Amino acid sequence: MNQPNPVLSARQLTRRFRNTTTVNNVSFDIHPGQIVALVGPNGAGKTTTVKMCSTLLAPTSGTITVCGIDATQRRRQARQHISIILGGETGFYQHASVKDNLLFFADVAGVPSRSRRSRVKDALAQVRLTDRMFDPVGELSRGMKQRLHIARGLLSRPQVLLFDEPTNGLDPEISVEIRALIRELATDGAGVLLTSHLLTEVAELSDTIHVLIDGRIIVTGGVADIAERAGITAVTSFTTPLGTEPRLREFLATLTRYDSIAHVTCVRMAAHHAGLISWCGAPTDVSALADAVGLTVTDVMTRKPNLEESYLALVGQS
Ligand SMILES: Nc1ncnc2c1ncn2[C@@H]1O[C@H](COP(=O)(O)OP(=O)(O)OP(=O)(O)O)[C@@H](O)[C@H]1O
Repeated sequence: MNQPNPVLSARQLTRRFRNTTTVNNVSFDIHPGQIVALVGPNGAGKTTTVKMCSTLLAPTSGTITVCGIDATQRRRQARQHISIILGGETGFYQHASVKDNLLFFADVAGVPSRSRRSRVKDALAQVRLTDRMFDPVGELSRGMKQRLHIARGLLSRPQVLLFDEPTNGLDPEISVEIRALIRELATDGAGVLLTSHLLTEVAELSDTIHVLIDGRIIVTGGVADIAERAGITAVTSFTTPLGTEPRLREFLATLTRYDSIAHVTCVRMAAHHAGLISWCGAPTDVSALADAVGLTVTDVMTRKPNLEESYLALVGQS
């Protein structure tokens, strides 16, 4: 089956600020229904990339095509198909109602006056805020305000949705709600680009992950691709009882001899020590290795590396 045309296509995007190249030759596509994530350390160029995709910031070179429109040449036309969802406590008239705020922003977004009411109604239904439409925005909870930001972004019926840290500062239960909403919007056909420092969020939501370091995409794919690029084959977790520190230290020291081990971490928990071994070769029997130094390890489990473990290994190497 042929894949549909991308709703956004970035090609060799580069952005320089004075003498610094913040985004360097970045290319990617977003297809309808696809959630694409940009992850990377602070200052890697994620927000700059999102801003260029939103047309808020012009690239120094490279192109962005949105629904077949060259967004660098025909910014206004391209913008009709994109929404950037910023979130936060501000951005609305706090004393005006939810509905009046959205009617105003529908006008700003260029929605024809005859369609405004139905667009507001539909956007409120999509984010499940219909029952709060007559309330002042200032009376909404943090999570409702976040949903209102998303409703505002939906007024123009965009095919591309850009989220920069969509759950930043939100309670865990509100974050779950926002993630479910982002997934629904993609299922309904929008192409989504998101940035997030929450790697569990990225792993849960994204179809494709781009790891950006120093302005360059260094790996693209899923968790397994990132683990492979980082050279991490598996992870073994284990616990040891408190009071075993000398033996545990001895054990960890012996592990540095093994070429198949990339990294060892051990933290003191309330009732035990929790250890984690990242393998870069074939995993070995950790219980046997521990036995050899007279240490008893329990809860030994070897599994595939998760996004956080793979990413940290990758970023640590760069
Ligand atoms: N308008 C600007 N003028 C000068 N430098 C800028 C400008 N905007 C961004 N930068 C610089 O570009 C670099 C990348 O910033 P950007 O916000 O894109 O990174 P990021 O990956 O989103 O980081 P974070 O995870 O901290 O949000 C930073 O060093 C930043 O200071």
